[in-house]
Amino acid sequence: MRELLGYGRTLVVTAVDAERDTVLAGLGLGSQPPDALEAGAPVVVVAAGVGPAAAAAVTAQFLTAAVHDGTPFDLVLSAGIAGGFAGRVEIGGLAVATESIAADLGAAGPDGFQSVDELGFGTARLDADPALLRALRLALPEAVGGPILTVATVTGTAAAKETVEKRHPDAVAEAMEGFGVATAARLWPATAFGELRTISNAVGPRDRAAWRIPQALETLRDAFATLSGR
Ligand SMILES: O=C(O)c1cccc(C(=O)CC[C@H]2O[C@@H](n3cnc4c(=O)[nH]cnc43)[C@H](O)[C@@H]2O)c1
Repeated sequence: MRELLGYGRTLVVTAVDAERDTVLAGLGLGSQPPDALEAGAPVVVVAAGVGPAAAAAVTAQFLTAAVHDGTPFDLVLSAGIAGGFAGRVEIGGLAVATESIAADLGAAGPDGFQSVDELGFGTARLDADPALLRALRLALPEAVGGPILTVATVTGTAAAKETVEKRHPDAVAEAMEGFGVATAARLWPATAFGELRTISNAVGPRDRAAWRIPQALETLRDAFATLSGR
């Protein structure tokens, strides 16, 4: 297995097994030995679970274990399927995050929503590593770049979508893990962070039957095949 984009060692964090297996297929790996982390495999792909908390916990565990083993990760990617904002990225399309934003991290009150930034409690926005972002956009020119939102609850009504779009007019997609992975990556400043998503559905009124998961997974597989130079 070759390095990804010239980075020495890479951790790819997905939410569910289907996404992990798709990334592995794109990399030309049918499966991964259970000791891939400890054995120092150049690319490790893990399904951490759905949501920012699981993503942060598992990413921190893997990054820390690798440092203690003397084989730290140089790159960590949050990857998987996502909802796309209509008109910005199409179903089956590819999105790359310029930043990952915890869109529902804050306080709701009579005057509306305030992010943790506005409340003075830190930040809900974490940038992708600039050099990594350049490399991703060069390797995947078809990818739409912009902020990707992380939510703990999928946006599932027209009213909620309108609210989110007003708050984040330039967001291209919404998923549930990127900000969690980025938060863990910040613990290890030498590890570059990025988020890559393929679009299974449009953000808006929830209609699970309309999700085009196979199409999104195909794009995810192709993106990782490209990144691995296959
Ligand atoms: O049922 C399947 O075969 C299957 C295969 C791959 C992935 C799934 C998921 O349900 C993944 C959940 C994952 O998807 C992200 N996601 C997708 N669309 C949205 C959205 O509109 N808003 C927020 N998140 C979305 C999210 O990151 C979840 O973790 C099923």
